[in-house]
Amino acid sequence: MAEALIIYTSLTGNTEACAEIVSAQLEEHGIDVTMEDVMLSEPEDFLDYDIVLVGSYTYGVDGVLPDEMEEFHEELAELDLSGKVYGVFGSGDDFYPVFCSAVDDFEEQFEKAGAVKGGTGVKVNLYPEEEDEELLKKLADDIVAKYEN
Ligand SMILES: Cc1cc2nc3c(=O)[nH]c(=O)nc-3n(C[C@H](O)[C@H](O)[C@H](O)COP(=O)(O)O)c2cc1C
Repeated sequence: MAEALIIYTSLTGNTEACAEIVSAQLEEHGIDVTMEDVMLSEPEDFLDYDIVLVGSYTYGVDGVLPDEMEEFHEELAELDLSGKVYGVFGSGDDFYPVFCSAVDDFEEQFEKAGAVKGGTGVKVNLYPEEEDEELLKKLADDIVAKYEN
């Protein structure tokens, strides 16, 4: 059975809610999913999985990574994740001029690490509403399709 690891950070629960939606949808496809808080993780943890995901909110008013994500983000690009399928999602607030840039920042690192993009990164405004839920489920579906091909 394919195994997926979702590493996430969430201050007020919005990104965590997104992670739970993605996790449940992956499980629908028979994927064995582990969710880990970034505070208890390191990028090397991804090496043991087939499908690798990051979920992060965006901070700093003009779109910076949360403090707890900075080192993880830096080290991620140094890994060899070739052969693995990745996905990124995150919550932000479209009140800010730079919306959900953490999603782009992590996609860039996964590309540097040689992972294959499984689907379009999902940027959620605050808590995931119905349409966000659809996009998050689609991300999971697309990742599985990419993994199986
Ligand atoms: C001080 C501060 C700065 C923020 N800066 C941004 C930002 O630049 N861009 C953005 O999209 N969201 C920004 N946000 C919004 C958070 O990313 C948003 O509230 C998100 O839903 C939090 O996710 P969480 O519930 O998983 O912690 C900021 C929030 C705070 C409190």
